[in-house]
Amino acid sequence: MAVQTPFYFYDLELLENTLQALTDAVPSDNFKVHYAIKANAETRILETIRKYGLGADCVSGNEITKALECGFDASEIVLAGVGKSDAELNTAISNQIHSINCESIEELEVINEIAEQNNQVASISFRINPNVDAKTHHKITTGLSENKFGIPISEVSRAIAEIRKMPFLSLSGIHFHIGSQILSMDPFVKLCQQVNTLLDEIEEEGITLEHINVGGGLGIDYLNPDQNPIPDFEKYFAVFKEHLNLREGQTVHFELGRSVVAQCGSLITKVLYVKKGATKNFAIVDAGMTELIRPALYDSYHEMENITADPLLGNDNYSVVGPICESSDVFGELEMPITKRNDIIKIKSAGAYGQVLSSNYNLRDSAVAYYSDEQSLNVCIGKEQEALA
Ligand SMILES: Cc1ncc(COP(=O)(O)O)c(C=O)c1O
Ligand SMILES: N[C@@H](CCCC[NH3+])C(=O)O
Repeated sequence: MAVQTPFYFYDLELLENTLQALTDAVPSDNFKVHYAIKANAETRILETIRKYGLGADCVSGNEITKALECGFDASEIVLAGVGKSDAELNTAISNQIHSINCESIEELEVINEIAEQNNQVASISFRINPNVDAKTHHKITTGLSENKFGIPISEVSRAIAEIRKMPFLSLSGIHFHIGSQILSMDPFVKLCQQVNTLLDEIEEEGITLEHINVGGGLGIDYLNPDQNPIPDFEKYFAVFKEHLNLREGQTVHFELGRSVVAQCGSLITKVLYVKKGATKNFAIVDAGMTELIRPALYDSYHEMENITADPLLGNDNYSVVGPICESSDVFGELEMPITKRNDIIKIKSAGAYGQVLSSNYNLRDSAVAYYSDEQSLNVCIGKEQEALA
């Protein structure tokens, strides 16, 4: 069958290998991983992740509904978000999810009211802004004082005083998330130190928490996706095992997104034109920032490969650009084999924050997905270098 480009291609074998590596690396029963659905909310991806026993970290009412539809148990779903609507809180409370990560003292009052309307006691974690620099791209840093997320660490005592007055809320944990695409373990060590100090303070208030949620953020190797497709989960979990001073019976929660799904997805696109510009060659492809916005939004690097070129023809330099009427619609500049109309380019490491961030700008069609085990896809992109159509 001829497959229309552009499309997302998901390698389910790599996804399963990644999930296996992750589950094997979990050091003890009190470490529980919730998958951050915002990274990729495709049904087949969620169902595969669910098979490995991960919970779900959601940031909207619709993500909660999707998680439930894909088989995640409400008791394994958490909700964060700096601006949850009343309807979203109602979805969380009426489904009795594991915990709502509350991001402000102002929000506590609203959750208390909605819990009362549901005649329930809602389980709350405080999302705390620890003022730890994740040393990642500034647009995906979330744990600095200047960021909008969480309750300032200096306000925690006041938050505790407030929650004590609210009969329909029960404080079960604390939550942090310092940012995304973090490759050095140092910020996570600093986070652990902040958590330990705070645990002492909270204990002095006579409160023992059930869980400490340290968020997600583990990065992937965008530079060498083929050589290094699975992140070092062992090294990551070891940081928390070594540096967190947990109390008896406490559970550590993680909310990993990118590290689970980024490498299993690629964006497959066809070359429409190769144009000689005044200063460079443009390979104009049929995917654009509407399918993958990361390069335009964060100057992100994604490795690209012309999977149909004839390597014997030699190489040239190209700026690979999309058809969208924005100058930032550029996937990158690279040297690749001589490229011609109808060649197929694979844009790698696109499984996280790729398809979910796609848009219909310029009234483009919605991005579609194919999976490595689908009969309809009679070529396995990247494994057999065959033309699609
Ligand atoms: C609250 C929260 N948890 C988890 C994640 C997932 O992060 P990552 O995909 O970097 O693991 C995010 C996104 O950065 C987030 O905002
Ligand atoms: N969308 C970002 C990550 C945001 C993480 C969500 N807080 C990216 O592609 O890198």
